[in-house]
Amino acid sequence: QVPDTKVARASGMEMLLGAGWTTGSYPIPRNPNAENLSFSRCMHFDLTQPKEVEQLLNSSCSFQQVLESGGRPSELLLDILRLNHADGRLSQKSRVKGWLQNWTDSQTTDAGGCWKVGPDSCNCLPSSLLIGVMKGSTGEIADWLNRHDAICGAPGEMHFFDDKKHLIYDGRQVLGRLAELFDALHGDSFEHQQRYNKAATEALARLRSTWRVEYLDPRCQMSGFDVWRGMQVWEKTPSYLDVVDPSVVFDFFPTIKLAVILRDPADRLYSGFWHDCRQTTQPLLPGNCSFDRLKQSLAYVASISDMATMPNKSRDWTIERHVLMGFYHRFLSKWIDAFAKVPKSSLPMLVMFSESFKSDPFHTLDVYQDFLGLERKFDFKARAKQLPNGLYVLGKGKGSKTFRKKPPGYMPMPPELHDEIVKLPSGSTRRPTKCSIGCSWKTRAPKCTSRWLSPCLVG
Ligand SMILES: Nc1ncnc2c1ncn2[C@@H]1O[C@H](COP(=O)(O)OS(=O)(=O)O)[C@@H](OP(=O)(O)O)[C@H]1O
Repeated sequence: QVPDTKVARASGMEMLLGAGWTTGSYPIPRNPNAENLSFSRCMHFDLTQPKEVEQLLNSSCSFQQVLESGGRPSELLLDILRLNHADGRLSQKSRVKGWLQNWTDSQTTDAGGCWKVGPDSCNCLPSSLLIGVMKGSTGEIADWLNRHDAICGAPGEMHFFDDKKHLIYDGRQVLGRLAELFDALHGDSFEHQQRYNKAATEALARLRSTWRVEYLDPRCQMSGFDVWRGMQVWEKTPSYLDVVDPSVVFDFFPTIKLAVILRDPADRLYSGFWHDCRQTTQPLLPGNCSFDRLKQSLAYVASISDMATMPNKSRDWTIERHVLMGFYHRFLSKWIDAFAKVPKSSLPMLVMFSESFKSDPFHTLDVYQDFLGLERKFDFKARAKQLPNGLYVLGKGKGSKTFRKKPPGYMPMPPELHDEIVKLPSGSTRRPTKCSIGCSWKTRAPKCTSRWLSPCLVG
């Protein structure tokens, strides 16, 4: 069968453009010796054949090397040169926006955008974020997802949007800000909303000046071929859910995919309390890390009638924050409102549950990969093992560290404490939300999936 060269050339060109082969600034070399070059590893590609274009992209040959080694650029490369010279712009299909050094303020940022930092290397912004929840198995899920060869997980937690330096405003520390957040979530005063928006605008301006250094993580550098085959940078920072202003993230990444993994709020709080106790960076007063201390703290929270006044005293890790964090639907509605600004058939948010991930991680990973547009390539079932406590891990997963070497280090939560936590005041929900979510946080999260979150799930 005779191949349709027109189609082949078109798709070959698309592949090259998609991988960032935009070459407006390269002159076509006039190398008189080019004809005499007997061998060059970069010249033996038939660029009218998509398979060979793929091989070229997979090689380390840059556009310039191909030109220089061949002397005469192939038709396909000439097409690209013409195209780039013709309108001076990059193909809309390309994720690669050009050279990072040529970036100007007029260029917008969005999820998955890439910039060239070398002849065949790019730094890309994340295509998706796992925004929470803290203690919701986010470390384990990162460990699993990172096995996919089209994912580069920014190591650790990025904290780009909730770094303190971006959030300090009005001379107050970042976490004084939780008060504003809580009020805004409750739709309280107009004044609070105004201040909240002002803070968001200021935070955005600060981020705009630092993202190139901070967010284009060199550890996730990829080749043009990686970009073309759809490799994604992925980030998890579970504190985004409650601390970050979602409209700042929206301004930065209007088309980003958001995912969140929730956990029974009482279990989450209990786990969070002991997490704080393990933090060496935060010396705790003697006696702060005990079961009795937790009960006292909870009694204090229960006695607060006006939660909105409470967090002014908050510091980074406080029982107040742990309580507030469990009002998932309020935080989520804020995210949903911010991202619903652009009309879409469905919201770009996936809600998963830690409990489901623990019992059947394979299903959760299937859903997550589909949501991210990833091929289900990695055989998780073949690689995972189940620990005596029932949890699954891959290799030396975070879970295996926690559970194999030592028990979690604290006793399981007594059922009566669970009941006590879910009785804590939930405050009022006067703020209408676009997506009709609303679920008593007393209901175990997984059980209310269909009722309160399904309109927000991306199927
Ligand atoms: N293998 C495996 N599978 C599923 N879930 C697991 C696994 N291992 C740990 N865990 C759970 O993860 C909890 C810690 O959550 P995070 O990783 O989100 O914590 S953190 O916010 O990043 O500190 C952790 O919290 P604890 O209950 O306090 O141990 C566990 O509930």
